[in-house]
Amino acid sequence: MCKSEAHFFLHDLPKCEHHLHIEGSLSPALLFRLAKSNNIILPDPAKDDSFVSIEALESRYERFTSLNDFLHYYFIGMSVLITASDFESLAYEYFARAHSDGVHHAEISFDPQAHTERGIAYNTVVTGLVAAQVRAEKHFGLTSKLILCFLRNLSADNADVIYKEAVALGHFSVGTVAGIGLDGSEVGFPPEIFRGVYEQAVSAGIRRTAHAGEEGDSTYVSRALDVCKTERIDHGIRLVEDEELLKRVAADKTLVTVCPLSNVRLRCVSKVAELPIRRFLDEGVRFSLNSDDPAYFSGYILDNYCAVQKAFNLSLKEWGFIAVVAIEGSWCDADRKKVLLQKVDEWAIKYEGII
Ligand SMILES: Nc1ncnc2[nH]cnc12
Ligand SMILES: [Zn+2]
Repeated sequence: MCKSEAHFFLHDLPKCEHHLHIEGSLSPALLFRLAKSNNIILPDPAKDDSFVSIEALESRYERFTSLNDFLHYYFIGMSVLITASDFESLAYEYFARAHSDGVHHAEISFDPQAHTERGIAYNTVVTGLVAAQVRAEKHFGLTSKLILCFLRNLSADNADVIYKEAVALGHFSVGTVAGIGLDGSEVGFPPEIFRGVYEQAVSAGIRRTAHAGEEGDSTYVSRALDVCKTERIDHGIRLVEDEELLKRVAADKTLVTVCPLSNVRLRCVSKVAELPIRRFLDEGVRFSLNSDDPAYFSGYILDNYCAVQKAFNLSLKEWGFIAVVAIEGSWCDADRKKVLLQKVDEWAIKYEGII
């Protein structure tokens, strides 16, 4: 919960989260607990003393120098996840926290290849995540979807293998997995590498997003849209480098999933005020605010909302716009959207004239 009393209306604002890597919600406390119970050997303190304690690890997380520097720790962290129950604990912990921040619907990404590459079966991962989704909906009324992400530093063939496994298990057809995404190191791994798997997803009517324009320039965004036919763009902050593309994204109502605190921690910008939030609002670009890897960037979704309010002092109307487009850009069904939009109307009536 945000520490600023002034932001209570942001806690109450019905929120959707679209850009959250479930492996990035692995808190140092859970990381050490699972390392112990699963007998996982963490890096030798003689080589990297970040793993000597929770405090040391948290302090290392405050000093990421780039996306790749963060990814190094992200992949070590997730090595403690072994059983379906580990994935369930991880995801349930995230859902509980998201609920306490006022999230009503979450679309969470996972990186199956990072698990299959170290011998954990794809279905073990999904079984654990689904169990947590079921419990979260029952306990908190929080609905959720899974997004299967391909790691761009691995080959297109490797992505194809995991895609076909998900198809063979019927995960897309029954809606266990709602769509695909692309993440990991961006620069040097352009979207067109994954054209083949995205073309299959287009033909099968599977939803598509991709990280683009985080560290990579605006051509990563245009290539994700043109080649991979993505319906959303994750991060996308470098969109503003291309005026025409910015106008196209606004006109097409493409949702951009912005992650303010992540962008600061990974040094894509030096402060939240540098993000193109004002520009997006003025141009009518639809965007949602998200936490990306909250355990690594010490900020969950509400912290991100509050950081944006501190930097941009948005109006009730602007926050209402953000909440509405987040719902409309979600991959849940029309009935769920209707319920969520009603909650935003109630929120607007409650806070009219107060903020
Ligand atoms: N911010 C990010 N960018 C790319 N890949 C990621 N995987 C987890 N977080 C990521
Ligand atoms: Zn991300």
